[in-house]
Amino acid sequence: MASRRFFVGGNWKMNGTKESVEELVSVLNAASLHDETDVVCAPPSIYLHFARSILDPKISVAAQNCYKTAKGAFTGEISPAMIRDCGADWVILGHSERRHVFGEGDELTGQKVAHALDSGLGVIACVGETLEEREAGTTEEVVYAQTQFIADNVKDWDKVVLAYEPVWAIGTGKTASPEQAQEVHQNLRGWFRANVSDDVADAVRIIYGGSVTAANCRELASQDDVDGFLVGGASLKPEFVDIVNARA
Ligand SMILES: O=C(CO)COP(=O)(O)O
Repeated sequence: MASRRFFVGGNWKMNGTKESVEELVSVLNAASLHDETDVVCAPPSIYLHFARSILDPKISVAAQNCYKTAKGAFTGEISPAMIRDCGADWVILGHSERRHVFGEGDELTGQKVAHALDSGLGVIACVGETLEEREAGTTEEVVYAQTQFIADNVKDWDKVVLAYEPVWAIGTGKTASPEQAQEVHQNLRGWFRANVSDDVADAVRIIYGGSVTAANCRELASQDDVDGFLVGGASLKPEFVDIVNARA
């Protein structure tokens, strides 16, 4: 197994207040987080600057979404330039809630990936199948197609982490089993080998998201092709520290 740095992101989604952000940040700042793990917190955009200003610098900050251009008449949107201006280094793109709640497709997601990377942000790019797609046996077809749209817009893979988040496992308490996660991650790595390069296949971090908790993270983290997590609900709680340290 190539040595890939473990990567754990906390996607706070549309949760929190200034007070709860302060409380969570004080827990994270005081915690002993494994040195060999990249830790990234993704607060709602309105708290990006605030979270960045109080988080320990060893914890990175991500936005949860952005638009595909630097500025202009796009009411309600934020740009990668603004995210960087708030001190954040990463953006989550293609999250299933953007795809399924807000109807954002592969093409727009790809354009956002290209612009975010051009603007100097790192990208956590998300893919994942719905329950119907899994039951129809099309998981690989779906995640390969989503990954292709992302790959078409990436020149430098060092700045990209791929998050496999099966839609049926997000916020449902139904985690993919370690074997199910490993199977898709291994297949995705094979896709990179066949369609991008051996070097990228060996180096790209493929992280898992979907009902990750302190109780299930260690077994998932022990899988060869699981290089970290994108955590929703549990990232709002002190147990996020245990998930960060799942490989420690
Ligand atoms: O969507 C997710 C992270 O981006 C996962 O959310 P949950 O951990 O709440 O299932």
